[in-house]
Amino acid sequence: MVRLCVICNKERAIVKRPKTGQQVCRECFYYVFETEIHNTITDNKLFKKGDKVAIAASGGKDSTVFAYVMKLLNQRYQYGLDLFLLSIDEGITGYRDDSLETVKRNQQQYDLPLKIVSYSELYGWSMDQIVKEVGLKNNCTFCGVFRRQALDRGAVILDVDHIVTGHNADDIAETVLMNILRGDIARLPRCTEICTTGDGSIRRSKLFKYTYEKEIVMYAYFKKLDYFSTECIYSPNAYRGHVRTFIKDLESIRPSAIIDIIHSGEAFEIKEGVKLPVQGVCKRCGYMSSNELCKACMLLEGLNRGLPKLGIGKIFK
Ligand SMILES: Nc1ncnc2c1ncn2[C@@H]1O[C@H](COP(=O)(O)OP(=O)(O)OP(=O)(O)O)[C@@H](O)[C@H]1O
Repeated sequence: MVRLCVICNKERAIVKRPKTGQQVCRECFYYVFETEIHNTITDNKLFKKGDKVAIAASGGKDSTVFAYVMKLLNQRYQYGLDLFLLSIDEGITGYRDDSLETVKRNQQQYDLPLKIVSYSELYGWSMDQIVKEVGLKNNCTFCGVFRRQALDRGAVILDVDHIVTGHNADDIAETVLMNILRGDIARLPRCTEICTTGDGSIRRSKLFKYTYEKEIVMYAYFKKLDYFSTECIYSPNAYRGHVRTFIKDLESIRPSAIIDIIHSGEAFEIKEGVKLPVQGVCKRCGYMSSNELCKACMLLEGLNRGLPKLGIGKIFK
């Protein structure tokens, strides 16, 4: 028996949506997928006409699908946005160099200007060099801290108002759980926000907050989008990977687990009187920081002094 799409009731259902379990046809899947992003944009009044927006593009599935959908929605709903692709070259041979080739093809395919900023030019260190110093265990800390700041610096170069990233619902659920597991109450409320303001006036948004990774993969597959699918060669031991596996296991028995974790993260409130770090600026580079020196400057100082573990709380090499 042919099962019809539960949305249009005309076409044959070929997709079971991982998020809702609905059986839908291909066109209706595209439509609901894209409309959820559009609703996130309009419900949160994220943009105004003329805004300059940088799409943080790594060449992976999330940011590739994201760039495609942003371009499409900008045209379909006439947001009037000036879109750019912004890529960070962390200097990971055999991984980022290949994925940047994908971004360069995406630039042609989507006809968007591309800016690439590298760790070597910003910090004087590539991830290949950092891993040689720190090993595989803590290198993700360096990469994450440097990337966050590098995206802001790239945004300043491009003179954009807003950075949008391809973080999806699975990523956000992972971050909620990691913050709970580490007892990081300062980060917990912020990690579920769709839009935050970073350094200066540049806003940062996660428009895939409610989009399941499995649906992103399906969308990319059906649309035959050109993306790079290899995992980072330096992250085999990352704590996040274990949390990801745990959430995937939960999702297989209860698909709503991902959205439930996000909702739990949103529901936490910090008790009155709890002391939180006060946001200031780094005395060395001027980037936002709750300490005298920002995390990136701490890590960099450790690297430059030959004590790479200094910034991660360990003084000896
Ligand atoms: N090198 C980079 N340059 C620009 N943006 C990046 C880079 N790495 C990550 N990002 C941004 O951060 C988001 C989340 O990064 P993460 O490392 O979780 O990658 P991911 O889940 O593999 O996503 P993607 O599939 O887009 O690579 C990406 O979707 C992208 O918007």
